[in-house]
Amino acid sequence: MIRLSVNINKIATLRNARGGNTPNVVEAAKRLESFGAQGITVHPRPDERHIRYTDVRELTKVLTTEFNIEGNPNPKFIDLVLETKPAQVTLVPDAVDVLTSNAGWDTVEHKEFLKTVIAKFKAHGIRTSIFVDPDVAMVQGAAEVGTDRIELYTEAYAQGFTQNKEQAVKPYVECAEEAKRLGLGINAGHDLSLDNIKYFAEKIPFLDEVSIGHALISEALYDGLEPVVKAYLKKLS
Ligand SMILES: CC(=O)[C@@H](O)[C@H](O)COP(=O)(O)O
Ligand SMILES: NCC(=O)COP(=O)(O)O
Repeated sequence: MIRLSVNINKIATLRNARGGNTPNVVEAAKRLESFGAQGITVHPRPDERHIRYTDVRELTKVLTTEFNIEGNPNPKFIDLVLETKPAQVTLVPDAVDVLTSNAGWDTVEHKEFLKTVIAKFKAHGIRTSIFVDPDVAMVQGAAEVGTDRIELYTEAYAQGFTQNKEQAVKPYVECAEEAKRLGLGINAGHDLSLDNIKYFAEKIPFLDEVSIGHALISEALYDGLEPVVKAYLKKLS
């Protein structure tokens, strides 16, 4: 079974647009869990433009499913993860000013750094995952730094899917096969959606987990607009 972890960054983005606490990210996370989500993912960024460090602390107190914290392991992030002890930490090499994640780790160039950080998290019982491009050498490098899992960065798959899905998924299947051979767990995420997820899961059925946020929250808006508009009309009739 491939587990679904819902990334709630976008719920925080909406909340932050008004300055209050609507929508409430803790309430949304609890509802997602009650609807069957098997995990909650957050990606606090240094500018806290969506998920804030305080959200992470509040979520830790109430979540009953797998909590996955993603981010660039700068000292502040490392302290937050060690304090909140999620089930999983996913290391993403984000520059501070990026709009969203746009690259995986160079696991060869950053080998010593990754080894140190991963050992630190693992010593505290936190499962580790490293965000990587679909490049076999990067998967092999990930195995060498001692991570438990990799997360395949799926933006290129999502972009290629509409043109040529066989070609788009091919490097991911190769990397997943290599990761499996090396004994790594395999997660995937970024721009996965209701349109492209089924084919990806069929081609890599031994995936452990996908984390999905942007498309899932957008799809929830489309699907939720009808009942909510009808509820308002009923109140006004
Ligand atoms: C690592 C990854 O692909 C996701 O965490 C994605 O970057 C979401 O982050 P934003 O919500 O900030 O776009
Ligand atoms: N790790 C990927 C993630 O959490 C969600 O990415 P996206 O669905 O918001 O692109």
